[in-house]
Amino acid sequence: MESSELWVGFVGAGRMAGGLVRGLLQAGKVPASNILASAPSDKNLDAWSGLRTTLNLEVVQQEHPGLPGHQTPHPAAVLEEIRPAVDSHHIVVSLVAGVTIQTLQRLLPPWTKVLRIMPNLPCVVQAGAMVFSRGSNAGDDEAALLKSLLSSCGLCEEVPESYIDIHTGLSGSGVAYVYLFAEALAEGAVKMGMPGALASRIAAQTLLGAAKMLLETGEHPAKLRGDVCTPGGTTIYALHQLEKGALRATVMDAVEAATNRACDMAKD
Ligand SMILES: NC(=O)C1=CN([C@@H]2O[C@H](COP(=O)(O)OP(=O)(O)OC[C@H]3O[C@@H](n4cnc5c(N)ncnc54)[C@H](O)[C@@H]3O)[C@@H](O)[C@H]2O)C=CC1
Ligand SMILES: O=C(O)[C@@H]1CCC=N1
Repeated sequence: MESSELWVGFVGAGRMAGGLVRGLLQAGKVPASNILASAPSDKNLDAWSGLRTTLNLEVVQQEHPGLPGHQTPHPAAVLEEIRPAVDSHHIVVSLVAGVTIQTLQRLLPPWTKVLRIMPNLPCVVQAGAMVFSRGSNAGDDEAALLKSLLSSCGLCEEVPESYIDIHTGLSGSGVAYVYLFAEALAEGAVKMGMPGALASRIAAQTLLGAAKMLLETGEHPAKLRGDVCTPGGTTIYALHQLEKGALRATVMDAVEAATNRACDMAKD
């Protein structure tokens, strides 16, 4: 499908939808004129200036085939609202944490093509990490279309649905743990006398460089960590402190807590 024929609608104009839109626009995947978003009131739509914004139902009632992306904290109410307008041209994509494909399919007409994704916020800078799974009516064409769109916002892989909550704990939420770590790194440097802005920039570049090496070398992180440790040098003294603070176990607990919360949200 030509990008000019594709319409992308977001039910809910929040931060994650905004992130995906910025990624898609930067990659030139969809023209701004074909993007539509809705919100319960105008007050949330300021950040969407230049894009068309409207009411929930209208996002789905556009005349062209579309790809409504659905993202809101109230999935059942919203799905009930848009249900009458969903037709066989639509591909309904949910990015709501914890809401299963089974729930989406139950709340939409039985033939609806449903895809479930879990993105993360770095989609804004086209460095996101995303996974998706397909519902029973979504075929290879729908999966390929979604993958081609999302790949413009970063890494995108199809996975069994059971991995989606885990990805939420690892990466959807994981971005926040990394920011916390970046903040802590910079604050350590500030404590030792470096100006905050410089410390923040260096912390960010340190994370970027470490992540790039991890991806590009394909090495296990333990190997790369070992390469930094000069015997008797600075790093091993610092790592000893981090181990005493149980950094590794705490981060594992964090991933587990977020994954379990995503599973629990399916029952809310
Ligand atoms: N923020 C993130 O990094 C990520 C968020 N998500 C998912 O994205 C969804 C939204 O999260 P955020 O963007 O963080 O929240 P947000 O609070 O920025 O956005 C939610 C948006 O939904 C709108 N909304 C609420 N009720 C609505 C309704 N009845 N009809 C239409 N719009 C309605 C709100 O006005 C708001 O703009 C959640 O389901 C979350 O699980 C997924 C991955 C990452
Ligand atoms: O905090 C949340 O629930 C959402 C899902 C992943 C990131 N933000």
